[in-house]
Amino acid sequence: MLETRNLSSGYGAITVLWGVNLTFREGALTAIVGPNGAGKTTLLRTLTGLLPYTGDILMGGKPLKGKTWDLAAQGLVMVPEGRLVFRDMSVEENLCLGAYPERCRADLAANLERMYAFFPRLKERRHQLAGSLSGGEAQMVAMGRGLMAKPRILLIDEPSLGLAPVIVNEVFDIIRKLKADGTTIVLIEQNTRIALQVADDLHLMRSGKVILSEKAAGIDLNRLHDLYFAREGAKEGTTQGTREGTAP
Ligand SMILES: Nc1ncnc2c1ncn2[C@@H]1O[C@H](COP(=O)(O)OP(=O)(O)OP(=O)(O)O)[C@@H](O)[C@H]1O
Repeated sequence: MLETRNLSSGYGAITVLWGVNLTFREGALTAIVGPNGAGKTTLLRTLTGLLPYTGDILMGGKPLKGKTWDLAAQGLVMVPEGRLVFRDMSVEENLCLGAYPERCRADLAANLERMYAFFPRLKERRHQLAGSLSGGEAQMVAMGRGLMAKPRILLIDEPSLGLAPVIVNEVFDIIRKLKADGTTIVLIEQNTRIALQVADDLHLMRSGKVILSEKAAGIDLNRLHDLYFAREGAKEGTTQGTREGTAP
């Protein structure tokens, strides 16, 4: 459904992604894991039109063109890291902003109800200011806002960031439900254990390159950690022999 070919990008003179080839299958949940600075967020920013690139990004076999809003209109929707919500607006106002693309505006009420079915707690708090929500609830608003854009592909950046384990489980229960509903999901996650549990396909990035692409069911967590931390004896990828990143 979405594919990158020899994708390179970065920030001005700084190249971060180096010739990345990835395929995201329709209806699948694809997790991208990797240590701090591996380029995961840069990949999402590039896919969503925020950074210039060389190489190709194809959706449904056709080159993806346009800026972030055009891409959202085509169904490529990002849920940003850090649970970015408009703090001085109500929960429902935040959610309705997600329905900005033309094709989402006509049936706003039905769209809201569909989204509230995934996030009943947001319905209870629909009139509350988003700035007064807990971290987990704000994450739900960010995800719900993405759903309101009727995504063909939902790109979720680090949903577990800064959340207590019990809330992380709650957020991932919702991600499982979205997947069961047929939503194509790309999930950026540092928590390798939980990523392996929910993903169909998994890619490991290090230093701006993809060093492992496999079906999640066939991946052993210890082997993944060897590659993640480039531990001595690991065969694939760059081996720096040091432990990097947060403990996943
Ligand atoms: N605006 C920027 N300008 C210059 N370099 C940047 C910018 N944003 C990120 N980088 C650099 O790009 C590299 C990859 O960063 P990126 O945020 O994509 O990594 P990440 O895998 O998402 O890491 P994390 O898990 O810590 O969020 C890092 O070396 C970072 O310093």
